[in-house]
Amino acid sequence: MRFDVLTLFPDIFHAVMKESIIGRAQEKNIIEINAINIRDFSKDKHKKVDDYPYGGGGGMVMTPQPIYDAYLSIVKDLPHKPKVIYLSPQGKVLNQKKVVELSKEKHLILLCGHYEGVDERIIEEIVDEEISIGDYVLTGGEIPAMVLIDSVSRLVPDVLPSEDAYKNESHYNGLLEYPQYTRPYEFMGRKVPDILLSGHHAKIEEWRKEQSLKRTLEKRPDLLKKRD
Ligand SMILES: CC(C)(C)c1cccc(C(=O)NCC2(NC(=O)c3cccc4nocc34)CCCCC2)c1
Repeated sequence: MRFDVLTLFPDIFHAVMKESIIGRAQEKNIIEINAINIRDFSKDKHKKVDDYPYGGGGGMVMTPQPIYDAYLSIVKDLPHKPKVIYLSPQGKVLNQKKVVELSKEKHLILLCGHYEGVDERIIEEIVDEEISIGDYVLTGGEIPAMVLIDSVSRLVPDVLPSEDAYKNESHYNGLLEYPQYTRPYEFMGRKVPDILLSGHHAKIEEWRKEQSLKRTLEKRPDLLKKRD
């Protein structure tokens, strides 16, 4: 799967995306992540990529020409126009269902906003879908783009080591995780639940399922309604 990220801050991606499972998946050529610097496509002699908003008001808006030319540089030689996602507060909030849907794509272009956002005509011209990662104020769309890349990449075949493949939603079946324990047996006077040392795997599985349900009911009852 190929991700092309249109951003003003490509270095952020180089740093984060070479680590962990995404880094390994890139080495195995299962995942390709290209961070394209929108500024490289500015025709302005000072490489400007933003300008004052029509109608006045504070802040700057990302100008359409550099973004459009950066986009063209990706799609000009492609037989099919890849899906373009604008990470934006206006988007539908990302969930695992959407992540599964996106993991079926072969190639995604992710557009990251900065300042007060991008000129509306870019959204009209090239964006297929707006996706948000949640309702809080952020500085840019780069971290949301990384959230999308991480969550989608996990579902691409062979990205997760086979022994970890269970770590996807199918394993949790939409529930929160049960409590986890490891050594030592006693820590700050707190012991590990005896069931986990019983070696009775059926009972342990039962206990874990019970804990997941209990915890989800307590902390995220909304997740229970979503399960099919
Ligand atoms: C009502 C609400 C949501 C609090 C809100 C309302 C108005 C503005 C913002 C906001 O944060 N504007 C700044 C901006 N944010 C984002 O890009 C962004 C934010 C949140 C989730 C995201 N997922 O993808 C991208 C996301 C980055 C700079 C370019 C303009 C967009 C937020």
